Amino acid sequence: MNQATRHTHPEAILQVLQDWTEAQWLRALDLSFARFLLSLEPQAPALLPLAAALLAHLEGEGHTCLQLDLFLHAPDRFLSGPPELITEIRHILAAWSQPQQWMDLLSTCRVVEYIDHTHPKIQDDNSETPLVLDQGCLYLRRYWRDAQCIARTLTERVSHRALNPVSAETLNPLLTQLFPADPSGAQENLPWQKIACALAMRGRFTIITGGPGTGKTYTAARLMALLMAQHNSESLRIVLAAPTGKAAVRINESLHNAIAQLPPLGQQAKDLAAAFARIGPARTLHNLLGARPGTRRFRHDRQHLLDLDVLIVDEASMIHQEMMAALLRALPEHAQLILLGDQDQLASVEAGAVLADLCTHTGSYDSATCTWVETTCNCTLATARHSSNPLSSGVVRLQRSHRFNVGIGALADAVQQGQTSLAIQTLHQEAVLEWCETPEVAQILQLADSHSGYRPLWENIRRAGSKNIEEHALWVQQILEQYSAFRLLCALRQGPWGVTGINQAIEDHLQETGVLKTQGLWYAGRPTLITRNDPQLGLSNGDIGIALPDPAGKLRVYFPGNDSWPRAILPSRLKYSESAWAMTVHKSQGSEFQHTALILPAQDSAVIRRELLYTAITRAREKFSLFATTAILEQAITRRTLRMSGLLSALQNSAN
Ligand SMILES: Nc1ncnc2c1ncn2[C@@H]1O[C@H](COP(=O)(O)OP(=O)(O)OP(=O)(O)O)[C@@H](O)[C@H]1O
Repeated sequence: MNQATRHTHPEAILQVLQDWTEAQWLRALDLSFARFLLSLEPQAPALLPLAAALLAHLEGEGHTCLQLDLFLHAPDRFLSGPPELITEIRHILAAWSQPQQWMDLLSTCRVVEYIDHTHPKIQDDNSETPLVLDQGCLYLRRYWRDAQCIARTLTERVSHRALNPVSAETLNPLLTQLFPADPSGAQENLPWQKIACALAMRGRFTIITGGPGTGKTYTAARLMALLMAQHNSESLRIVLAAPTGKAAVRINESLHNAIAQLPPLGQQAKDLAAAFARIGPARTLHNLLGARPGTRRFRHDRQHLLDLDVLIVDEASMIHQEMMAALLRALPEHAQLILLGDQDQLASVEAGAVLADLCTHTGSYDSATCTWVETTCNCTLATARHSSNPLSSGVVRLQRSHRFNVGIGALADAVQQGQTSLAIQTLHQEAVLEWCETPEVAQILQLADSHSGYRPLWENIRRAGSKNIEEHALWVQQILEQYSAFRLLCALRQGPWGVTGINQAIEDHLQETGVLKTQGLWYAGRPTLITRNDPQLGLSNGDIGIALPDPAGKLRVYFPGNDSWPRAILPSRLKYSESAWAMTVHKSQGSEFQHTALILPAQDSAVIRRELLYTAITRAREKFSLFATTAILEQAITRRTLRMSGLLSALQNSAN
């Protein structure tokens, strides 16, 4: 078959897709989807199976649609694979290199619904075409439906006021009390935390974004106090949630600390502690929505709304598009939704980059919002005539870090802004930053076996616990805390520089040096990462425990528990777990360590990106070590995640 025939016959394209599947570049699922569409429409143009397979493949890479102009302009930005395969794809795509060609060909297909905005019709939610073509984006239908739902619901929410709005006169003194001027004078140009509270008290949708330590939780605690002071705190139903179990535990801890430091707020002061206690701990979004095992459905939906008035969700950068849509469907119309998160962190594992999309082109406020801020916060925001993001007036970016060590903060800023030479200079200058530019596994082991690594933990584990139950619990608690002080993070899972290689190297080192006896899967001291949710045991994917002897000498895995009393589980009951001396940056999201070390591989890989580096750096509280060559570091800072998503254009559309 000559090349021209290969490009114009659907069957021939299927053969090419088959070859790519055998080369393990496409998933079998991607090929099946292309075949399925062709079986529904055998006369379709050859572009259809190609577009379908690429779309399905890109969904697996985190994109929620195929943005024709972006993709066709530079397909290499979105496709990673062996060079010869990418060349072949480029060659085939050359036959359809113009977005208009795709629009013309695909809009004639019966399996594609073309949304014509010049002749809008009532959208038919029951339309069954598997693909949708909308504003130059090709979607799998469910992703299109979710993007529409998010855009429509949030645009409505941001324009609605809270059900029982507080007056500016009442709010102003309360905000002054909660956010006094910094006596050191180290103020931002605008009091963003105070502004965030003022906006969240007024509206039904607010995003409070900002890097680590910028006070998102600090602000959320004050917001909760304001809500309780304003409403009848006994009947106001505030719910806290997070995308993962670990993030839920963390928001509980940090809110608890923030609440303990709250100044008394008017007459309600004495009731606040009791009111906070009534709210109960944060839940995972899956649990809140009532996930139905084995399905994509939830118990709560449009017909079965959540029973709450205010929902605060932390670590919102981890929420994927499908989850956000499910959450919005289940949220009662009157409820106030507040999302907390860092838009610069890694996007969700599953498709979408919702928080980053929602925070695009923000920082400008309509005149009503500016007036509200002026009367409640006594400060002036610049009024924007027009923002291309209708949510702009509901988004506040906190800017000043209150926690960071200055050196770590400077490095995170340089990376986030893509300033490679500044990042390199900072790495050389700051005492809290350590950079090994010619990494070898021996150096990683040396760090792990040092006092700023795992050495204090290993020594304590060797000491073995007491037979006295209370002393033993204290020892376990101490070990869990020591383990949390240091962490090795890897960009990759597999290979000598990945999680599996580094974990193995550490276990071999422990065995060889005799520090711990690490034969077999289970040994005393093994940090254990749970890799699947286990509702029966009450464990979530991402939870970490440590295997240690119990007071009777029997090995158990201890997990941090409530009331500082660790929970013990028999190793044999943990079916899905792995060692966790090293973990991926993805798994570390939502956690912080005094000392964090990041290991980047010697060979470049598509996963090494700016967001990954930024996320790893911002896990460190006091010290950050980097194992990476200059070339890989430069690559990491330069390469950005670009997820194709139609959410922003759906938002703009829903505002018109
Ligand atoms: N305005 C402020 N004045 C004084 N201390 C503050 C202020 N804002 C935040 N802090 C302190 O800074 C630290 C970090 O704040 P917080 O935990 O709220 O940040 P965060 O943005 O939620 O961080 P993360 O992203 O890591 O969850 C806390 O100890 C908090 O008490």
